[in-house]
Amino acid sequence: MNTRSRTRLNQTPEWTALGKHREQLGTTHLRQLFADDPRRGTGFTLRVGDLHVDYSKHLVTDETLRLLRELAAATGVAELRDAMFRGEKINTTEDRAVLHTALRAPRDAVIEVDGENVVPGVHAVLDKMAAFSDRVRSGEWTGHTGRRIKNVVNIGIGGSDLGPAMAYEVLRSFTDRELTVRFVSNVDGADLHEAVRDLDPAETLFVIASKTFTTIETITNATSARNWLLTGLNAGQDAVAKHFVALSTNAGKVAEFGIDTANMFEFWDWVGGRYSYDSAIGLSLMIAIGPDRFREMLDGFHLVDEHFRTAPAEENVPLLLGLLGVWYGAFFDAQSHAVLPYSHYLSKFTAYLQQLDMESNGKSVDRDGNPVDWQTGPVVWGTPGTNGQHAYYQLIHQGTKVIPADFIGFAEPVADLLPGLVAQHDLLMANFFAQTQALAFGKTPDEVRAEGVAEELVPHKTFKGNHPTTTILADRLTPSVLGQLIALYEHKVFVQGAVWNIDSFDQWGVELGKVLAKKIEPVLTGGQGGEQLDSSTAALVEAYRARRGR
Ligand SMILES: O=P(O)(O)OC[C@H]1O[C@](O)(CO)[C@@H](O)[C@@H]1O
Repeated sequence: MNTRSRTRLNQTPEWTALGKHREQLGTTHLRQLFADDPRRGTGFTLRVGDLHVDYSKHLVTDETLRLLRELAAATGVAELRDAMFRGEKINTTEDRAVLHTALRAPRDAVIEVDGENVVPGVHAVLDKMAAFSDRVRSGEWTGHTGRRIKNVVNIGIGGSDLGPAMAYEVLRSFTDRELTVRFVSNVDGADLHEAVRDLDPAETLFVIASKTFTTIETITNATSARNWLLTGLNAGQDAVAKHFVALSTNAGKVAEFGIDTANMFEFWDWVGGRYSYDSAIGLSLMIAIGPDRFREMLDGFHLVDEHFRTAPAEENVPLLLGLLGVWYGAFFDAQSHAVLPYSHYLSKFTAYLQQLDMESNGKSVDRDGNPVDWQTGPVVWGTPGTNGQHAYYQLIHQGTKVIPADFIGFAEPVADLLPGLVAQHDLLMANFFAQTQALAFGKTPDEVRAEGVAEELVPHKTFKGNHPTTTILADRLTPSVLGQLIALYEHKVFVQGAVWNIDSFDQWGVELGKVLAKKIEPVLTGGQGGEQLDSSTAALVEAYRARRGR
């Protein structure tokens, strides 16, 4: 999409208007905004699917939101969104369509890339995944020695790991508890070691997940896993077929590795790695939760896709959340964004979002290659509450940084919690509600004094408040709700990339390190190339080699 004729973001009248509005807003406190509008707590809320989204504790007024929507209109967010859904090649630096939304489209949808409807192919792979998952889950698929598969080890990295690993944790209460499912990503041999050391190779299935099937970490771990298997089984290459399947776009490389392409589950170059866990990359998850739950999850994604595509700007939740992030980055100098789930099952959720958001929007040139002179993607971070409360919340409450935060919670605990533990849910959720309240409204010096606090301690015990948060509340954490949440964040990231005029779907920034590692590796084992290193790296490599006796 050519954006050369587009006015630079910070030279648009809409940006200027927002800047002026920000000055007028000054230090207006949330206390004031709530006092001015007694219905703010119910009025500043939206719903999408099962998600109740409260944005009342943001440093915005109706006027702010109107100006932000005008910025979205001026920067062509809706046009780019429609182009994405139509299958146009909006990932210009890689000349690719961006169609993760096709992965959850219904069977009768028609979405074309280069004149070909991709939806039948999507469903053919989903059906093949379902048939395979059923065979593994029922015990019909056996290993080389005829034993039932009891362990599934997913080997992948980045988008080929974070999504299924996160979703497996989130949906643990929906998994077949008889199956052991583990995820290996790190090229540190310790990762594979810990994953397989107590497993019986005769009962273990390796799922090798790699879009390109060239990623060095994954191919190295997959090769080591194959050696472990063949040694453990005391078998030849023919044992691989019953213990290895591949998830990839690259049939040639899969065959080269020795995996029968009949056991390959395909996806396509229009699925970005970080947008791929609802494709074949979700196979380990599907084996764990079963095809029906997986399809429920896809329906959840689709529900939010349709909302994003069709809801008017005033009601469009991903649009709103994306614009709020633009607002804080540009006009409050917010550098980071915290995602704080109040569910233990969401323990890997923020790590997943880190790749989704930071690999997508960690860019500093616009889509035409010009340097941007506005903030782009934030540092995304966070861990589940209430653990964070006893670690870093101090800085959010009383530090010097502006950190917008998302709080995600559920009205009901997951279904299979031990009965004695269900009562703890109220305490968890009391913390959930208390934190956003404290962050928004704080505690004034007078309130502190009224508690009889000694004057010299008053500044220390004062909370200035005015920290912006979004609260996302759902009834229960189900496969559908997980799909809804992920699609919500995917489209939020999309909105921000569109406003900032960056390509959210490439990731050139990860390449240089890979190239340099390839050059350094032989030097570590005594090969050539050390003389080309800078003096710092050369000295570090030398120290490493000395330690390893080389
Ligand atoms: O699935 P692959 O091709 O092994 O790539 C893994 C990951 O590597 C990256 O390309 C970054 O290095 C991610 O975008 C991707 O998710």
